[in-house]
Amino acid sequence: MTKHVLVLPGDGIGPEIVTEAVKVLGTLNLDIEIDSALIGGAAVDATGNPLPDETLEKARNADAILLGAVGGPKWDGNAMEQRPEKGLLGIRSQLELFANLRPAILYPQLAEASTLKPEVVSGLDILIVRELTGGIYFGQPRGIRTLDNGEREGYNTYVYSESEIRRIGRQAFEAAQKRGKRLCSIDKSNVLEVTVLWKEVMDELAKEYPDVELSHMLVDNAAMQLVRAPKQFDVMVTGNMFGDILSDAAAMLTGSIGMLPSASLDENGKGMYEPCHGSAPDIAGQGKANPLATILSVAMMLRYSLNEIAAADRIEQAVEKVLDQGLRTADIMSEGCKLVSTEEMGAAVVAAL
Ligand SMILES: NC(=O)c1ccc[n+]([C@@H]2O[C@H](COP(=O)([O-])OP(=O)(O)OC[C@H]3O[C@@H](n4cnc5c(N)ncnc54)[C@H](O)[C@@H]3O)[C@@H](O)[C@H]2O)c1
Ligand SMILES: CC(C)[C@H](C(=O)O)[C@@H](O)C(=O)O
Ligand SMILES: [Mg+2]
Repeated sequence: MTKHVLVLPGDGIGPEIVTEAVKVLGTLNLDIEIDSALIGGAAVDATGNPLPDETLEKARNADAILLGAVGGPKWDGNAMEQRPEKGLLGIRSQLELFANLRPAILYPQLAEASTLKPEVVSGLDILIVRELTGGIYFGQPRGIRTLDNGEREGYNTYVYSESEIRRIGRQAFEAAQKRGKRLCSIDKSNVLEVTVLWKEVMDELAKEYPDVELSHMLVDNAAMQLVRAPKQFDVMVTGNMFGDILSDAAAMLTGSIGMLPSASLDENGKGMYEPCHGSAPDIAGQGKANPLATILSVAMMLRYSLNEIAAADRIEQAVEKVLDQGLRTADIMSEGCKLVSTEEMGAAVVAAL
């Protein structure tokens, strides 16, 4: 049966990297129909809304979604509701894509591109499971208000219900069961009640997964441990904001944020797939962006939502092959390698397939 993939290129480098990822998808000769729609700043410019109804409707009807990136300085002064990022948060929330899987894997060919010493990162393979539709990103009340003394005050609410914690916890325990059977839950339970509850729920869940070893770590220490000795981690589970920050830090261990794919899944495995990085306005339109995070996101899409495991494996092997060939975009360039553009990197993956 034909599967339907909705492509949301977005802003900045989004369209450039998505173009290459779509070429890769098209090379596989699968029964997939591709449609596209507007999101983010591109949608604000065209419709005034970062998540037009038509985009949401198409996303609901698709079997999977591939997103580039949203945002950029052009829209930074917009009111919150008209910021490109609202489109991204809106689609995640509307589709209940609560489970964000961010694997940080160091390809051996990129050992030199990592910011850490080879012995600290060689063989690195960790999975960050980030809660994506709750926490301080979505808590109410929120806003900027004027106090009686005339001073303004900004406020957000960090809130998680037990059921929200439980459903992301289950995803993380199940992921750990399929991997190294170790799960580290990251919190700030020395200060924030919401994460005291987080920790309690993770401990309750641990009883249902006796084959997984659960540990807890405070988020500040976790940030330090990630850059000190990242291989101590197998699966990490954490809330929306901590996961956002820790996954960018983990990205550099793999050489570049341009290498980190992600899957955002709902309860039934429907998903949106996107690189972890943003729209990179500083390099947009210059052919410098690394498309591999987006191409690897396509592999995750084939694996998690489209049940095309062999095709997913093929993409990952093709990426290894182009790295073996010494092809590098600027962000992962090292001595003796060949510098290539976004388009050349995409073409090389297609050729390797
Ligand atoms: N998922 C998303 O759509 C997403 C994620 C993060 C940030 N953003 C948005 O993107 C805009 C820019 O944010 P930022 O600059 O803080 O983060 P960013 O991730 O866009 O860029 C950070 C740095 O990493 C580099 N970089 C990112 N992706 C790269 C790639 N594929 N290849 C090579 N280099 C790459 C950039 O050039 C930049 O120097 C903001 O509007 C932000 O809100 C969107
Ligand atoms: C653009 C922004 C809303 C987004 C987030 O914070 O979730 C991004 O940083 C990400 O990591 O996907
Ligand atoms: Mg982020």
